[in-house]
Amino acid sequence: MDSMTLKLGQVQLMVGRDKAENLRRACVLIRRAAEQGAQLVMLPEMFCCPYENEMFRPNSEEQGGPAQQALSALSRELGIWIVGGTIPEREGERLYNTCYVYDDQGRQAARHRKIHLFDVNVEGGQYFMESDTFAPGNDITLLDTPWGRLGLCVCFDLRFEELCRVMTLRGARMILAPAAFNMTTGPAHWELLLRQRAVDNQLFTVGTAPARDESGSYVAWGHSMVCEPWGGIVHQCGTGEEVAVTELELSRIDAIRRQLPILSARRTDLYEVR
Ligand SMILES: O=C(O)CCC(=O)C(=O)O
Repeated sequence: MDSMTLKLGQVQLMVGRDKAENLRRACVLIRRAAEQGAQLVMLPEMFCCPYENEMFRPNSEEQGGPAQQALSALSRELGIWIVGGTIPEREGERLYNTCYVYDDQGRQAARHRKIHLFDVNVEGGQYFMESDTFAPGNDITLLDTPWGRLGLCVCFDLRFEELCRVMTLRGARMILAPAAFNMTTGPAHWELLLRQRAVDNQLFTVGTAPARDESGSYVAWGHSMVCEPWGGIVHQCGTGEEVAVTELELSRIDAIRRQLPILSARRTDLYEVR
């Protein structure tokens, strides 16, 4: 029987240029969330270096590197789950934008390599070519926890409804997305996407972003958010560094799915694209 409430912590970290300092600060703020009762704490995408192509390789680490060791040790010490945002993970010559998850005993519970790379060129707005540095992951990542099955997306992954729908059909009750939207797509789509994925799939969605640093070359939108299966916003951060602890009432998932049975009412006999 899964636990019916989850105290979820989100660390909207102000990420600087020093990896060791980012890691130290992340651990301080995870502790703060745990002190407030958080049972699972989440970090943002690229929490240990700025979101810049030039920063990824110098700050990368292989399986078992320092950021992973620190988060694993902290989750064991505090007896909480940690969704470790993302770090640049190195395997051979390849780099991946990777989220590691640790259980309350410090064991690695999941590893999600971002599947959809952020290659965009918005006229008059954001340009980014993530594939200049990263290779894409090829796996859909679900993991079982005391609060039910969770699906992982890294930032741009969240835009792909098919991915979220497949995770839902495979039993996800929450979709967690370490992310770093920007000043172009953040105001346009961040809230919309998190609410839309929640209402379409009738589950909780959680987006955890870094704090906004106006001096960076990539300025993050912030506004870490939790949405519930009816599509409402349970919590939304501002733009600065912040620790948020939000209680999620997980029985809402079954209640909404029962009252408005869209998942079971799908007409899959009609949806095939020929
Ligand atoms: O989808 C977006 O607008 C932002 C995505 C992004 O920043 C990322 O994937 O890192």
